[in-house]
Amino acid sequence: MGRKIAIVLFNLGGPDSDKTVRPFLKNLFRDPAIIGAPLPVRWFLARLISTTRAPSVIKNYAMMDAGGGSPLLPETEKQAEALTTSLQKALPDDQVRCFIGMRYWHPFTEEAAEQVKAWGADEVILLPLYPQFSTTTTGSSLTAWSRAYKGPAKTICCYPFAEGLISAHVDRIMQAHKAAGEPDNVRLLLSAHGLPEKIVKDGDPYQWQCETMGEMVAARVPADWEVVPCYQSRVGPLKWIGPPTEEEIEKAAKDGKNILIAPIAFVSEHIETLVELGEEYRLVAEEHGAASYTRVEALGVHEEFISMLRDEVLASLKSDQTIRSCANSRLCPSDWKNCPHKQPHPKVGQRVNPSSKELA
Ligand SMILES: C=CC1=C(C)c2cc3[nH]c(cc4nc(cc5[nH]c(cc1n2)c(C)c5CCC(=O)O)C(CCC(=O)O)=C4C)c(C)c3C=C
Ligand SMILES: [Fe+2]
Ligand SMILES: [Fe+2]
Repeated sequence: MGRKIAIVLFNLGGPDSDKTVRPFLKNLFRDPAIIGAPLPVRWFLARLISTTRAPSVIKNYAMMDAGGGSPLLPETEKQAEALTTSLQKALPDDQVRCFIGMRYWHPFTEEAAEQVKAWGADEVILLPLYPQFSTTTTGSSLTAWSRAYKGPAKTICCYPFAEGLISAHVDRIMQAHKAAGEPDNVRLLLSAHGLPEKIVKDGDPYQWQCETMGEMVAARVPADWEVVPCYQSRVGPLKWIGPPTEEEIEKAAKDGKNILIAPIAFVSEHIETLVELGEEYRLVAEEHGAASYTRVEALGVHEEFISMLRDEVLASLKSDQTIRSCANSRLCPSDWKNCPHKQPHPKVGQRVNPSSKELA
């Protein structure tokens, strides 16, 4: 009898109906990884923001075909099923099962931990469905996990430069370009979820990982395309990293470009891709006279993406290290002190060349 291998897929979670939008938002804003204020202030802010924000957010959730809630869980379940099939094929003597641990709505990370315990897993691999590491996403899920599960587990912290991830993105982008009738005069916007600037200044490697990955995607699309990284979904009064996606759409529209917009930090469809990129920003592009506006689909169960996740899990199972990135060793230069790898970068002080063999 082989091993029982549990893969825990981390994601943000989303409400399952209009009634649960407010408590979902409250959970999100109560998280110290999202709002750094002391507890009473944070709880007060979470109540205030979730109450004031809920009405407009409920309208946006209602625009998707998901019963007033988020399609994130069903989309994640499809990814879990595809990954289980792929891993089970590679490990025929073992029993593989994927568990979903959402941070702010059911099935919560704590529920996944209970299921893993009840199943009696021999090996546990934590696999965030966030390719780039941020303290606000993967970091927060790891904190929730370690509170809920006391046994050993291996972590895949991030995989922004993994070959399968880059080529799956490029494939989705070229598919969208083809479906749009292969226009020329293209500006490709690589849009990622933003972050408050302070979080990055404090050492969060997310922006560095997004932009380095963006350079790798840019190197693979036609040479005459312009490629611009940008950040969407700003919330609250703090200064966020930029440039804002909305401003870049406006600029590209005014420049008469055919706009292709690709989500590079999300791996499945949800409110930020379907509503923000698909509906709201389309209006911005139209208002400012864009030649065309095409939204690139999220990766979902793209075969190269799922194979890449499988290979990361297989490498983690073989390794004696408890944490790995797609480069095996630490990916982030030392400036990014909130990288979860505590050992120094192999080339301390040097910028990683993502096209080097080391990252292949
Ligand atoms: C790369 C992934 C994400 C980062 C980084 C991130 C940071 C971050 N998010 C908020 C606030 C909100 N995010 C919301 C939705 C949402 N965020 C992500 C991913 C990242 N967030 C996803 C996948 C989703 C979609 C969930 C779904 O229901 O489908 C929301 C809710 C929607 C809304 O109100 O607009 C909020 C709020 C902050 C403040 C933050 C960094 C500090
Ligand atoms: Fe978010
Ligand atoms: Fe890192």
